[in-house]
Amino acid sequence: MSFKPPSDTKKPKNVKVSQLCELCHSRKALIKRPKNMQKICKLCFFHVFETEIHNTIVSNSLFAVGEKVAVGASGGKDSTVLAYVLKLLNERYHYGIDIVLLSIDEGIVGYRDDSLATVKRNKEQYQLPLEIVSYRELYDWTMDEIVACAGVRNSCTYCGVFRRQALDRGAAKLGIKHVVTGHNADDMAETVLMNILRGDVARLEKSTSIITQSAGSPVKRSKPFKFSYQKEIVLYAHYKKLDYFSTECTYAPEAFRGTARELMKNLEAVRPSCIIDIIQSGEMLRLKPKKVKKAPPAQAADAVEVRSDGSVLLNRHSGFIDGNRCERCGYLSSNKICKACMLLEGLQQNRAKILLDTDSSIAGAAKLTRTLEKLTF
Ligand SMILES: Nc1ncnc2c1ncn2[C@@H]1O[C@H](COP(=O)(O)OP(=O)(O)OP(=O)(O)O)[C@@H](O)[C@H]1O
Repeated sequence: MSFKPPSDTKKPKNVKVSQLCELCHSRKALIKRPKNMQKICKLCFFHVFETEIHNTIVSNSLFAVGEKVAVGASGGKDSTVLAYVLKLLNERYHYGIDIVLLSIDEGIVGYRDDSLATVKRNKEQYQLPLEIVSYRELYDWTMDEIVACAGVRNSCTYCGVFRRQALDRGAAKLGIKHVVTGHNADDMAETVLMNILRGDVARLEKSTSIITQSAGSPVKRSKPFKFSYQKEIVLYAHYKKLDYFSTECTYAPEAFRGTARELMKNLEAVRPSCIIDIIQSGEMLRLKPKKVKKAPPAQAADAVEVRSDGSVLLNRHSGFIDGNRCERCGYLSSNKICKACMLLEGLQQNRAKILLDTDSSIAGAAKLTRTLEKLTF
């Protein structure tokens, strides 16, 4: 689809030709596009940004008429812009989808409570229904409690696994089979780089997919911002004066992702197109077909293994069963016990360990701190 600059009859006076928008050649350029350094006006920026997202949606057939779609709404810039643009494009191009905001309350005081207040305002501003699902109601733990028990080091692992499942469960509760998230081109390029740097070929193959669906889950995920640059999303939110929450999560970001992010930013500074180039390189990589593994001996079937991320693998040879239900929580899982329940089992064991140890000579917070320091995950 070719780009048509929005028409405007007013031409600015006293503006040199070199200062005019490179797309419409009639208004003054205000923005240097981070994606290609083109100097354009505000109206052309809005139009080109929205049109690229529309083209991504159409060329990947992301939506079907009559489909109910949940926007994973965190209150941050990406998902706020996503909710706004999706509503606008749905009306402009008649996608015929029903949009709902779906928020997960991880239970992080001073962070998620404030960002959820933003989503509640967005609900009114965009006139979209909102559903909030909390870790407390699903898992009986909040992220603050998890960090107090397991430390901050693995917090992203817990949060990632629980949030993925919570979004699925929230969508299922609403009868929705499609969740869109605000993951953007920078996030995707960063993930490709990270997987290359740590040789994680299994994840590398999936990291550039615009649509993903876990085995056993009825809910698919998609990323309409696959080709949208982080800097352009921020510019769009700024010029459209959108109401979003901009504080970073209280708990440290995943260390290695932080390193990959830094590397990406440095590369982008030298060559802005490298974000798209890395995504395209990731798409071209094809893996060799996997070898089929032999079945393990029967006596090893009930072994319990505590993994480095704190989860407990209750039955390491449980097999991969599609459309199966988790034996613990009953939610759909491709394994006998879902990943969230494995992590919960590890947390329960450590909570029990802390409670058992509280009788001895050292008392109070110091005792708890020592116990926490001794725990290994
Ligand atoms: N608590 C949440 N509730 C609902 N969806 C979420 C939540 N946290 C993250 N998401 C979804 O996952 C996407 C990626 O989240 P992540 O925290 O990795 O990135 P982000 O760049 O900070 O996103 P955002 O700016 O939207 O907060 C978000 O854009 C959003 O769609």
